[in-house]
Amino acid sequence: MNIAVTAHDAKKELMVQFCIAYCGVLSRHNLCGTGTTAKMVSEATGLQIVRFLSGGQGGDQQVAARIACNEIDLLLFFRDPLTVKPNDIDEAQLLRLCDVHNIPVATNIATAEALIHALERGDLDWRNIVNPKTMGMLR
Ligand SMILES: O=C(CO)COP(=O)(O)O
Repeated sequence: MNIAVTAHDAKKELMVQFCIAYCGVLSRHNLCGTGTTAKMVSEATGLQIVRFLSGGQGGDQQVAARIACNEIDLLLFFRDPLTVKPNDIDEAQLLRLCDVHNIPVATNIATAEALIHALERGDLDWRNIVNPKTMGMLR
């Protein structure tokens, strides 16, 4: 599966801790993420992550473009709901596209935990049917 990770600044450390905790599961999948989040996660875990631009520089849109092509199977996007960000519109688009393509998305750690266990159990295997094509960069 192709998993994308991104997090607001206030939630980046939480994302790092989450990825450390589930490093074993994540290592069996293809990971990509926005610049700073991907860098922090890969440095802390040693996981290989395709690193896009920083979110504000267009990284959100790079992830969104892959979601638009139905090439992402799971999005982990830890949001800080208490701060207004300059790229809020890009982020709303990211979430909208997940709904367009029925892509499982977690915007907080509680949902992320549920989804990662679902991933392990095979509950998300249906994604291999709706997204059978390999993505050059990620698979
Ligand atoms: O902008 C982001 C979330 O929308 C995250 O981008 P970075 O991971 O580059 O900080």
